[in-house]
Amino acid sequence: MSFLNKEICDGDNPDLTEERRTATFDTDRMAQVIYGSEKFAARRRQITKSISRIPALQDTKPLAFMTREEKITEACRELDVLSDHWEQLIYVNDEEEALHLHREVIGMEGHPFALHETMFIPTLVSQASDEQQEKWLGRARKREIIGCYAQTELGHGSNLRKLETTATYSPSTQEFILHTPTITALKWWPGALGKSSNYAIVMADLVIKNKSYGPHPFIVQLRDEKTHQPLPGITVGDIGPKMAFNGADNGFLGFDHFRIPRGNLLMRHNRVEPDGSYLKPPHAKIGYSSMVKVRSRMAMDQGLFMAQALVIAVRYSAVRRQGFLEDKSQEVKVLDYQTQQHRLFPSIARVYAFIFCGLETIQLYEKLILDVNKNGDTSGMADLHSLTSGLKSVVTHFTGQGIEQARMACGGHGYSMASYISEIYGVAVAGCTYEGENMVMLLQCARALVKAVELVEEGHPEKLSPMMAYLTKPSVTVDLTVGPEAYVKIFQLIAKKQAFKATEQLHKFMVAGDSRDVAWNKSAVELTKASRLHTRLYILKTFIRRVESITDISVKAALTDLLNLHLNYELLDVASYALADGIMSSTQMDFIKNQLYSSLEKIRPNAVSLMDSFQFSDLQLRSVLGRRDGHVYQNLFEWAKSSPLNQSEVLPSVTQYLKPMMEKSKL
Ligand SMILES: CCCCC/C=C\C/C=C\C/C=C\C=C\C(=O)SCCNC(=O)CCNC(=O)[C@H](O)C(C)(C)COP(=O)(O)OP(=O)(O)OC[C@H]1O[C@@H](n2cnc3c(N)ncnc32)[C@H](O)[C@@H]1OP(=O)(O)O
Ligand SMILES: Cc1cc2nc3c(=O)[nH]c(=O)nc-3n(C[C@H](O)[C@H](O)[C@H](O)COP(=O)(O)OP(=O)(O)OC[C@H]3O[C@@H](n4cnc5c(N)ncnc54)[C@H](O)[C@@H]3O)c2cc1C
Repeated sequence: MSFLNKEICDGDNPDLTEERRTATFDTDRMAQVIYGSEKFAARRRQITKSISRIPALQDTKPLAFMTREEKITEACRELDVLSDHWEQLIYVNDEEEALHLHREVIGMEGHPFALHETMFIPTLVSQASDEQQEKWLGRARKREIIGCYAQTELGHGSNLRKLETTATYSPSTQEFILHTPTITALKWWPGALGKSSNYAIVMADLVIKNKSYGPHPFIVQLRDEKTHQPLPGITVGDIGPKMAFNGADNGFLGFDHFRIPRGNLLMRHNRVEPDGSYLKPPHAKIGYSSMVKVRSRMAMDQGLFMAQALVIAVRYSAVRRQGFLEDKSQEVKVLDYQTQQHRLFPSIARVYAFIFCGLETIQLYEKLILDVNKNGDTSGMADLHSLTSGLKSVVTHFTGQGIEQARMACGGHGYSMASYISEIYGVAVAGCTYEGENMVMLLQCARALVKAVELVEEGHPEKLSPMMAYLTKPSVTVDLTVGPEAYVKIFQLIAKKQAFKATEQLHKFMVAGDSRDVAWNKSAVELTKASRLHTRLYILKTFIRRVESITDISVKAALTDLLNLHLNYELLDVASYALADGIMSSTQMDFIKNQLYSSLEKIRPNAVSLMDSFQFSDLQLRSVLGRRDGHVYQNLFEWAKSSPLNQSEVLPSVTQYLKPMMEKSKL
């Protein structure tokens, strides 16, 4: 039975068409599971279709051949076209649709609205009072102003308590005076700050009557709304080229005693009264909520990055033929090699797992903000902070690995920018750093874990949050043949043992006389291991939960195969812990390996359709290797011909240097 007639096109590469015919499920139905609802999956398709009808948005020149200036100009041109069609393309103020629109049209390399949508507006939503929202949110949503999020400084990114930019309150004028006291206090890195934004959320140390109250968010106008010139007292610019994201103007920013009105401190949760008295927020870290928001999105966004690389690698692996198996008359698709499957399929499983986690954490953040803003209830903050800290670290790390494997799986052509995988990689691995450096965030997650272990040790297991409840589970012998729950049990034991070991080590150093901070540092590697295992357990359980909830039988069967692969791959990956602690036997290890290999075979016929289900358009993929129609070779040749180097037969460098050099050598 073929589900995919609507997607099969006679003009496509026959090898890809064959792959699509073997699928055992409907890709539209799978898209509903991926994107969380039938409605959103259908909207995505509709938006993609509408975009394809706007000639000015069809890709003209490969980004790989553009300078940074050209990339930025092209992104702005596309934003302008989008702006003209905004209301016809998406529901106004629908964040998911706006993100999809930008991803589809502008691609990965950044654009002036990236931080406006993902941090500037969300900060106004979560931190600005109703009155302040009245003043700025509508304008921001209508894109009358462009904003960014300026927190990191040249000298400090991780340790926010040491940010040096000050906002000193002057009761006589009812103003804050923003100042950059040292070179290291320059804001450095914020996306879209350098050249595009005319407003910023600036995180600065609030100082009242010589007392520091720590980082607080201020809304600051940076540039004249008519001329776009920086306002007097402001130094702003671009920080230069980066590993990727070169269509974005990450910037620097300095203030020279720059005055803003009292009403520019975002005051939904805290206030400074005209006389300078300070009203504290209901939770000390409420001002950090925009970071939690982005972290809560990252499992989804990173999952989609890895999915893009895998669509490219899997489609290409189905059209690339090299070497022989049994039939010596025709070379095989490289996707038929077990090593190729082992390289790609576990990452496909992770993509699905990460996306399912993302669907959950995005909702958790929305609930949290509702609880905080409507009821002043901050009780969910600590749990969401530790969950998203661990999750962003684990997901970005594995996404980087998965994308790099996808590149290698494409052989030499993977290394060409025609594959676009290098750009996807560069963008994705930035996530290991932004929104909290991965080690720093794993250690945040470890703080919650250690506290939970201490509760168990102190005899208060009833105080554990549901995510930590496994820390009380007793050791048991597990029969792996009974299914996913058995894998969860083993994983729980492994994660629990590591959490207790790391905490024990911490306590040992403290008993020996070290301060908690020093003992913490001496135990940090073990603590990060505990955080990773804890987070991978959450990912695994979320994957199981999601697959169990699927009603479409064929979609569920295909995802069950992926889930089984994930369970076996993950357990094998942490087997050293299990063997060392006697949690698993070598016979069980052999069982897991065999299960893993047979999962690869089961997934093989569905591989292309599992990736087609993401329904990325060719416009979004920007990859010659990943083209939907599979016509790779002729298009690689066309792509190479369009290189600026090929616009003349003899380059000036040859005439100017090589020719004279060769002539000299003849003498
Ligand atoms: C939406 C994405 C779309 C697609 C993506 C595509 C493209 C994106 C393009 C570009 C990138 C985008 C944006 C990038 C933006 C940025 O990078 S913005 C800057 C981000 N910076 C950071 O993340 C800094 C990391 N550092 C911190 O968050 C904090 O300093 C840190 C948490 C490490 C420590 O904070 P500190 O104030 O020093 O606290 P303590 O260590 O003393 O901890 C005290 C207790 O408070 C708890 N806590 C800390 N933070 C929070 C929080 N946010 N919520 C709740 N609780 C928190 C902490 O755990 C301690 O608790 P205990 O005492 O242990 O109970
Ligand atoms: C592409 C990109 C976009 C960005 N966009 C923005 C933006 O829009 N707005 C913004 O404000 N910022 C932005 N940033 C900045 C980013 O948030 C910071 O770079 C990030 O938080 C890491 O901080 P850092 O650079 O100070 O790293 P550092 O903290 O200096 O890290 C260096 C090393 O020190 C280690 N380290 C630091 N502290 C500890 C600790 N306590 N324990 C153990 N190890 C530690 C780290 O693990 C790391 O190995 C962006 C960065 C990038 C790369």
